[in-house]
Amino acid sequence: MKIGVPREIKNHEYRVGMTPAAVHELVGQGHEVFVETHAGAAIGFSDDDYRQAGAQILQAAAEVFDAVELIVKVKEPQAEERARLSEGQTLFTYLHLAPDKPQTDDLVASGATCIAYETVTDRKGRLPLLAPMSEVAGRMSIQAGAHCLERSVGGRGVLLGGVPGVAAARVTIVGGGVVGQNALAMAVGMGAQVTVLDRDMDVLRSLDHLYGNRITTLFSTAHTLDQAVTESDLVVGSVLIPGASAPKLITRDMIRRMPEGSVLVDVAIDQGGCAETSKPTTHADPTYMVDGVVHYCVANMPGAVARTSTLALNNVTLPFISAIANKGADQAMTDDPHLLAGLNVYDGKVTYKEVAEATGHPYTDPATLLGI
Ligand SMILES: NC(=O)C1=CN([C@@H]2O[C@H](COP(=O)(O)OP(=O)(O)OC[C@H]3O[C@@H](n4cnc5c(N)ncnc54)[C@H](O)[C@@H]3O)[C@@H](O)[C@H]2O)C=CC1
Ligand SMILES: CC(=O)C(=O)O
Ligand SMILES: [Mg+2]
Repeated sequence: MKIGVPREIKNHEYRVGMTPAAVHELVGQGHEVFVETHAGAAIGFSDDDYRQAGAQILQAAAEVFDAVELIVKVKEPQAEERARLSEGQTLFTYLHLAPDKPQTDDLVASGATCIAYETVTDRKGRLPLLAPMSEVAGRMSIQAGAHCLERSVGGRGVLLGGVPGVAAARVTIVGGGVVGQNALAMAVGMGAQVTVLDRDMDVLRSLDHLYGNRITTLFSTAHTLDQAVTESDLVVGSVLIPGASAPKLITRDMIRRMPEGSVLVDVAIDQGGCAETSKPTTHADPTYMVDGVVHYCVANMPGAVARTSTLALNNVTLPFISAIANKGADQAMTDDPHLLAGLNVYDGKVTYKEVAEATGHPYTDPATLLGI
């Protein structure tokens, strides 16, 4: 199969869809890989590295899109990339369609097969292609939050761990999944006083088992959330209902009652954000203020540590890229219900229920479409 890797064009996005090592593996399986020039240059993967791995280097994104059947990216296609997609092509990348109707409309119009990393599942019902980036973003959320708490960026001038004789900062993590657990490990490591809320008692039990009375776990209700958020120096938003727009759990009124200079890092912003006051920002201009609260809502946080993130992402995407290339997308999805769970748009139809509901498109069952 002909596989294309365009250079990412989202603001300050330095990750790349395939490393030279991944290219080497696919070429070894008999496939042709076309990489846009400088696609990995920012993180130390030169065009020569890709050539040595067996790729052909093309000079423009348009050439890559025109040459291939399978496009492997990192971030959701931007408008100019969407315009280049065509019927018969497969797009394999993060999509986050529920809060993004314009993108959904364009992908439907393209006729392409669009498989979203973030809804591919595994045998335990987890999201294996989201997990490594959630690990990165969860860890980053605390360093971003700690920075935002500095007075010069609008924060209240609080050090997460405090010092002897001065209390540590209070950190609330809303959602104890992969982002939440990684944020928790960093926050505890930095000496903060941490509360985690979740609606899944098994999540809370396992965190209690791991950290004991070093942390507080709370079952998430409007009441417990209100109390924890409004008493916090730093809130990390890390809830997820797979594929769906994030629930707006943190209200404008809660934000108003947070201390002046406190911080919200809304990691769930890629699914629309879990605060009423959240809107996506970029690494170029990551924060804004609402009612005295610093909001950090960068939708591609792992792009800042793009080398680590690219390597971590390729570790998990490579087997799926191989399966699609070796069998074709339809057969690969027919053989693997977990890859099929990633199918969001196929042949002009929305095939993921939560995306259809959020964007007003009719839902079509993917298994029926593929004749499974
Ligand atoms: N901004 C960025 O750059 C990145 C954003 N993300 C996003 O972070 C979010 C979280 O991802 P993961 O941790 O991997 O998901 P996850 O599925 O591992 O964890 C989500 C948790 O939220 C909990 N939850 C659901 N409803 C809740 C409620 N009402 N109250 C409290 N908890 C609730 C679930 O029980 C689950 O434990 C996703 O939207 C993901 O796409 C992930 C990576 C990078
Ligand atoms: C998951 C996601 O949105 C990211 O890695 O950028
Ligand atoms: Mg206030």
